[in-house]
Amino acid sequence: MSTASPAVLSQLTTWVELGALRSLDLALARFIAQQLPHSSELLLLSVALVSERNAHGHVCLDLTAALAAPKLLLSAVKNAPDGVSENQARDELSARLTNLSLSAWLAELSASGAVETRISSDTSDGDSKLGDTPLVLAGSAERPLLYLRRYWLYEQKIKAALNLRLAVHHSLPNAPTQRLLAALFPPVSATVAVPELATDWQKVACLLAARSHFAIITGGPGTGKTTTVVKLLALLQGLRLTNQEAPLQIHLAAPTGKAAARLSESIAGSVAQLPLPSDLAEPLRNSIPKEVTTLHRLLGSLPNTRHFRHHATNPLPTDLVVVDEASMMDVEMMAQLVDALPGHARLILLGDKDQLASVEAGSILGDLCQTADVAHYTPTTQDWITQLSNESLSDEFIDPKGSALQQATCMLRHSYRFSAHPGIGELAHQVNSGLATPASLTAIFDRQSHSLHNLRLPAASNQYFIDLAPLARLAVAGYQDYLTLAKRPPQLTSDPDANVAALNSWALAVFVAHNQFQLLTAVRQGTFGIDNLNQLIFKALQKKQLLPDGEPLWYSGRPLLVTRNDYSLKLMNGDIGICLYWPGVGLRVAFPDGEQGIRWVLPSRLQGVETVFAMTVHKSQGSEFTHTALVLPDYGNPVLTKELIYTGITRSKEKFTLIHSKDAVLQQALHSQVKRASGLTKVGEV
Ligand SMILES: Nc1ncnc2c1ncn2[C@@H]1O[C@H](COP(=O)(O)OP(=O)(O)OP(=O)(O)O)[C@@H](O)[C@H]1O
Repeated sequence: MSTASPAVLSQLTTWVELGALRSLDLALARFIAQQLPHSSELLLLSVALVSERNAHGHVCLDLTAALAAPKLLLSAVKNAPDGVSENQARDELSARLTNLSLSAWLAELSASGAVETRISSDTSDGDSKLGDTPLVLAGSAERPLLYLRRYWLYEQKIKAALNLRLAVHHSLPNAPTQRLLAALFPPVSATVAVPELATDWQKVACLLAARSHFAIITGGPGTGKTTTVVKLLALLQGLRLTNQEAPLQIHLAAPTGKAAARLSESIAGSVAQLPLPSDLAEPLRNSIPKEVTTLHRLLGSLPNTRHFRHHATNPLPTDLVVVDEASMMDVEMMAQLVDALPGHARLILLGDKDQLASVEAGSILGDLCQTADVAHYTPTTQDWITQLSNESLSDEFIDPKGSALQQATCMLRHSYRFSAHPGIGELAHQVNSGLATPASLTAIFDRQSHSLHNLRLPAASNQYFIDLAPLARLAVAGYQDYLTLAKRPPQLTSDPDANVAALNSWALAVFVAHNQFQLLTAVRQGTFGIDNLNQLIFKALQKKQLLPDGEPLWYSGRPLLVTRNDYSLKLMNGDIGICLYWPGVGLRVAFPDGEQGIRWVLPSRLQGVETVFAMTVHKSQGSEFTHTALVLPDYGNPVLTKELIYTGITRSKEKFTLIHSKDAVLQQALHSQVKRASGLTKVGEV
């Protein structure tokens, strides 16, 4: 292609105007053009595309995939319902890439002073000759990957840290391990009736993670990840105590405050119920931490920078870090975490590999768990498991060529939560399989009608729009109980202590009622976006006299989602609060404090919050509601994927409603999979 001219930059500018590219992507291309005036058009285009891919969660630009399907690039920045703007940009990009061969693209990138070529090599073996070009071309000759250097360095750091840890095996002494395992996993006669429990995967996970310096325990909702990790910690601390060694310094963390609070609650419950050998019970219970912190707090976030207090030269004072909800961890956070871990510290990731990945670039858990379904344990691993636990693994899980990562990964396969509500489990499983169709889902909805419901939105009378009235009715039915309670504050007396207690227990009851229902949506903008749905539901609730008249910003009953961590108020991104009226005093916002108490905040002190009658599926990660309703838009959108639908379904504890109007859109979502480009696939392979 020709030397850089304004042509490509003006085309990129048009794409920004069309909403297909961010200003940032254009700015980066302009910056490179200024720094390297002889940059070719193709190089500048590539820069903008890598940056655009990062915005959509990809760590890099997969050149082969880009040439094979150029129309999958330039996903909308704005959700244009008619899709016109995005399509124009995509058509123009396709035209530019049509006659380009992979070898020509590679040659032009490699010849540029902006790109360092590292195809089929990485620095995880300690190569220190790093360049300083803004871009790095890595991956393999068949699948070259173009990175912004920052992201490539993150991946290198992660690969190096995980490979080092995967090379370490802790030896577990036979007799003490068997004694502790026997106590932690007492025989349960009923389990033999459940076919997938022919193997106790929780026990296998416990053993594999106990010997590994890096391990992953993955599984769907309610498969016992928390239960298992608590038993794992008991096993590890039990072995230390038996050996008269000091207990391990353990830290528990999660990517969001909400997830950390939930894990704290369930860890405390699990530790209390742990079956333990009587001679070790008390010290063992005390040696397991119950407090879970956010990763930002653990690493010590420094105001106004991306850096943390803890890093390679000031590592965390820890022997073991457990990260829950690891599917929400992005590549930058993972790199910062492994950087801050001292070499002797173990790392354990917990999470559901099938959930939506983080909003930021990277899908660490998904990448590392690509083969978790089939396991690939070597015969040596199998023999070791059987020797210590008597658990046998069926042949389908055995592979003599299994990698080190595969020996350190365990997938839990039975949901204890959904045994009482099999419909949700069945639907989630079907969606996850990638084989679901609108018809196959309908069959499940019909069969499991007590827990599953499909609400079809009809066309409005003018035929051009969709009638949202049934959605509004469902939301009113879902929210009316908590709003009715919110309208009934306790009578306040002259006793301030009694008043606080009464207000707190009222707010707790409002939260219990609020947790009964949540409407989830796939998109942020347009008719099915947050603002429009919030407005629609607000008006429907006003009509029922459940909310005050007018257009107040603050009102009793307003449900709020915290969208930014606020450490001074101890509020975390993802926390949910409800605005309530203290009789004779005024409005205050209640937040559960995670310990069955309430923290009250003046509305004027809240900065990053939004109304949450409707919540995006992304924001709902780490939360659960008795009844969840997921609404899909009536137009296709790249965010609609099976992972999104799976995540929406699995937020439900007892009941799930799918709201949609067009089977074609549902079909598109069921067959689209989040495939994020990354180079994090060869971890643990020799
Ligand atoms: N082996 C088991 N036998 C019986 N009940 C179990 C077993 N393992 C877990 N449970 C129960 O199943 C429920 C879910 O367990 P747990 O919270 O550990 O799962 P999880 O995978 O961490 O869930 P989440 O989806 O919240 O991450 C809990 O009530 C727990 O007590």
